[in-house]
Amino acid sequence: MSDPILTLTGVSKSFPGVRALHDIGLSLKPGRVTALIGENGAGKSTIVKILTGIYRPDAGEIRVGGEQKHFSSPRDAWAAGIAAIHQETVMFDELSVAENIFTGHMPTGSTRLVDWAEMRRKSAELLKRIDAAIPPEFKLKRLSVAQKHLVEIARALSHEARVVIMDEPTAALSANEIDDLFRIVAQLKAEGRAIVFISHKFDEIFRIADDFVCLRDGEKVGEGPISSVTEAQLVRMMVGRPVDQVFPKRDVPIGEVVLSVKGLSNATEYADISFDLRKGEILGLYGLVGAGRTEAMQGLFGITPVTRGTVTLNGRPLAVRSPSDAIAAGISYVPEDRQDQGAILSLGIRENVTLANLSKYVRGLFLSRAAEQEATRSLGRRLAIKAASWEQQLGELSGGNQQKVVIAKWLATRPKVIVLDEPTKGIDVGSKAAVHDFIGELAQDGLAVVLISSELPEVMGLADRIIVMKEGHIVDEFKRGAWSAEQIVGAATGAAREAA
Ligand SMILES: Nc1ncnc2c1ncn2[C@@H]1O[C@H](COP(=O)(O)OP(=O)(O)OP(=O)(O)O)[C@@H](O)[C@H]1O
Repeated sequence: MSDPILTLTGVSKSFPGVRALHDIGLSLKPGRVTALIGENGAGKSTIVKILTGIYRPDAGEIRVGGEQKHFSSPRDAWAAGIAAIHQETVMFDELSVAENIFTGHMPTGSTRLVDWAEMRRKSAELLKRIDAAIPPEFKLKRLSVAQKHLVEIARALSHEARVVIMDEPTAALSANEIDDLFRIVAQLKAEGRAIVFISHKFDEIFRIADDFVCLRDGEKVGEGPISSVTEAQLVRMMVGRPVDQVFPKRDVPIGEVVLSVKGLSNATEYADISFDLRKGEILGLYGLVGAGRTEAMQGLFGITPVTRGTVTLNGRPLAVRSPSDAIAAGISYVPEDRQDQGAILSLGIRENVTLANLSKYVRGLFLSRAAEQEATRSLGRRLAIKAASWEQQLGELSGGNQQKVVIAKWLATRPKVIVLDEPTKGIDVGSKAAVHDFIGELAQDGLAVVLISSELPEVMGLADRIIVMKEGHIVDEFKRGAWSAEQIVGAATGAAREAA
């Protein structure tokens, strides 16, 4: 077998109170995709940050092409041919596609001035190589997440990167966009690059990976060709015990209508959204990425203005002009995008959890730290949040654990209606089951739940009823027991109607 492009040997990294990585060895071979798997907080992103020069390891060595390297900045890692495509893309929205591709290594002419024409020409060539129909002069902000990933891949190619790291690249992509991405991965493999692929989705791992490396609590607990293991074996390796991946749906009596939405519309993204939601009911909102589900629910919650429609809560008309109106009325919205809307990364876990509902923790005249701590501890344990302490800054937690804190924050408000937007995005299999069970318990406690999810097994497992949205409209509705996966997907893609 050919020599590895990159090796890590004995790599360790600690943060105050946390041993993030211990004695990790890793070998990335040309033309192979290595899946890095592990629970939230297992150390995957820390490895990526070491490979990309963001963190320096406390011990161990990195070799690229057999030569020992010391990365003191991302620039060094980039120069050594390592490129990363991130989950939340880090590029410049106000710059053009071409400028983003060539940030840091713009072509210059004899005068050392940037040769803009050459940069656009080269960008077009690179984008064509991966079949991406994106004009190089477009500002990045006009692009979808999937297109931004393509720009990042073009950027990696512009530098002939030998190692391409993809950290949960499919999180915000539709099924077709994932197919496109995987086609490009195959191309990168054929060109002899080494690819690191991080995902919590096992179907993707089995589809794309050649090898796997499994981490648990910062240690490597398994590795080998992906063909040598089953999904159940991998899950067990990750979690250290067998996991019940599915909780049976709780049998909850469904009560009176709590929320009634009629004709909710905004100028461009959704129109005529109408539904009733009952006490104890879990209503699934299914659709492809871009169907307008998130936008409609953000309108309901007062994040964005609506142009038309009425909302009634417990029989009373409700005027929601801002999220604080919605919270005061008893509607909570747990956003998908934890970084922007869900959480304050510079504050501690406890502060984040209690922030949305401070009045609940006042005892006498003062805010009771003990009451806040108790609530945080109980939710934190329940959702298996991994942290050095409940006071730890949110920004120091792993991505999946940040997501769990955001969920805990809104659960602590004990609302009447809760809208969960992709609640298990970025969450590992073990904790996913805990989140599902929690959602079932909320319904049992009499909450009315709207569940937005692009994972069909998740909505089908939890919902009493599923509304399907397509291009900003509700196109179909299914009741539990009278649905099939084909029907639901058919409605979301429009295939059902075409067949009819
Ligand atoms: N800057 C930091 N300061 C303190 N602790 C940190 C820092 N970065 C990471 N950690 C800790 O290191 C551990 C590993 O985190 P890492 O982000 O690598 O996990 P991960 O496997 O990528 O998880 P996820 O699946 O949630 O993205 C976690 O316990 C995390 O809290």
